[in-house]
Amino acid sequence: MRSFYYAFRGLANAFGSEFNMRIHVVAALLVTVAGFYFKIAAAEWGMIVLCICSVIAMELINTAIEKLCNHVTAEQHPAIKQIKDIAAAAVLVTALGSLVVALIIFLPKLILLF
Ligand SMILES: Nc1ncnc2c1ncn2[C@@H]1O[C@H](COP(=O)(O)OP(=O)(O)OP(=O)(O)O)[C@@H](O)[C@H]1O
Repeated sequence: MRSFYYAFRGLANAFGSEFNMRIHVVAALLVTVAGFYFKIAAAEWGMIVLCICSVIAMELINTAIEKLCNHVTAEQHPAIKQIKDIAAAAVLVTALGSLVVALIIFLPKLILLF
């Protein structure tokens, strides 16, 4: 039970301190509203939920790695740069994959509107 408390505290901490996390949440809310508006199918909801959770989970891991790096050293170091850039790339890959999924689901429905 306590580990749930610690995990939720970590979630609140990341949401409170990370600007990128707020962008992900806004994007997730917009996609959810679009999902209800277009009455997407259960399988499509499944893909959307998986994408939203993957991006937020990846951003949480990226935030944890960034904080660990900053704790290890305040100095500039090529290894820290490489580690931070690779962790950021993981978020980028997940976000781009999610964008493709959103386009596959919503683009045909959007085209039908016009
Ligand atoms: N200690 C460091 N040594 C070398 N490069 C770093 C270091 N910290 C960040 N960088 C690099 O600087 C660039 C900008 O990083 P970022 O936008 O994350 O800002 P930051 O201030 O360094 O990070 P933070 O979000 O932890 O404040 C990235 O390429 C990152 O890898």
